[in-house]
Amino acid sequence: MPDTLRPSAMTPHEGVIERIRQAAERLLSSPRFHRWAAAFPLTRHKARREARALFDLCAGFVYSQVLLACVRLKLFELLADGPLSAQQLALRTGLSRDAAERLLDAAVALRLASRRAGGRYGLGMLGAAMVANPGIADMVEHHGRVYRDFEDPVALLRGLSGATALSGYWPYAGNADAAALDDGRTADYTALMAASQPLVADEVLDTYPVAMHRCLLDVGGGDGSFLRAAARRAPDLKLQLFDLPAVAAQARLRFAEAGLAARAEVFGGAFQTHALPRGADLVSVVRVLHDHDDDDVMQLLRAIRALLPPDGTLLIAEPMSGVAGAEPVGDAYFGFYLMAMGRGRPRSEARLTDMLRAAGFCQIGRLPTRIPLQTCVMVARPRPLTPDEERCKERCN
Ligand SMILES: C[S@@+](CC[C@H](N)C(=O)[O-])C[C@H]1O[C@@H](n2cnc3c(N)ncnc32)[C@H](O)[C@@H]1O
Repeated sequence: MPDTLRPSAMTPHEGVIERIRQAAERLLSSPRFHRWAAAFPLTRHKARREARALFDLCAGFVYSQVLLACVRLKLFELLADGPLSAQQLALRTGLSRDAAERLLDAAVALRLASRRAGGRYGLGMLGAAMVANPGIADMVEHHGRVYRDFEDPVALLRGLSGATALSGYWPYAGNADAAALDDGRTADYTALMAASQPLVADEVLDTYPVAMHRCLLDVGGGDGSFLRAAARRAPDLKLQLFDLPAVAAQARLRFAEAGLAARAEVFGGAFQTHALPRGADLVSVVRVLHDHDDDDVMQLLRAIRALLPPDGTLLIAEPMSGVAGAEPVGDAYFGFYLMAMGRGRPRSEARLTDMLRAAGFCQIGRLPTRIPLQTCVMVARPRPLTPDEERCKERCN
């Protein structure tokens, strides 16, 4: 019996299903079956879809570079002002007419642009979405810089890649002295996070009504973009932000510019070595846990549990593993991105639930978000302490 079939680990029912699956796999791996399926009327459409999906996987990098060219040449901004011919685009971008036409044809094929009357080109469905969400262009530029980390994915998997561009870009990952990082090391990622925050903040704040709380502490809150979005929704909400000192200094400036200096308290420190501020009845960690290994995450969750009042809530927002319909985002994209960064991993709802329980939370659940690609939302409540834990807490305080 092949090694992969371990009856002891399976129920008899699962064993039968597994055997059927292996037989199907053998069939699907046969070139003859493929030729037949591509010709047979009832399987033809499925065969074409799967062939296209496989081609897209092989070609994904080239598609991404078409998008990068569009971003660098500001194609979407130009088309947003009105349709252009290839000749007009050539004049605006300094490309030859031929190259402009080649780029536009590729963009049409990827639904970034669309053909219009008179041989002109306008925005396509996805190009319009790029205009609506300017933060995506920053992510595309960012990818342009870090793709070299993925040149040898097997070396990455074997841990043989050495220093990667991503570990330099996110210098707190695995840095025992993250609190000492200066603005020169944190400014780039803080700006990138701020640019992509509107996508995330709207999704989170539409999902969870922060206005029912008194004070929101955003741990790893970056330049405060999320808190400012929360403040707009909840005028009476007090704001607290905790992040590395250099990032906290940025947040202080941004709050002052937004006229929120009196409403927002900002604390600089690293959660591994500095205490979190007290007073909040809602704590958010937005795109933070997945950046860290399990030990650090457990330490942070316990620290949050310790500061929350009995009616408090923890709000977690980040991409997660195993989300139906978003598997490539959580498991392929973030799985590999975080591997190149050198710390953290996307976690499933079940894994986060286990960690939250172990850290002393209860009433743990995932809230449905409209687009659960980059942002899934989970909430948890502090579990009432057992008498033993209460005694221990009194002794420790
Ligand atoms: C991926 S960014 C997310 C920022 C923000 N929450 C957002 O979604 O835009 C992670 C944030 O966690 C902060 N961070 C990382 N390690 C930290 C630590 N040990 N203590 C406090 N903040 C930390 C980083 O400085 C950064 O601002």
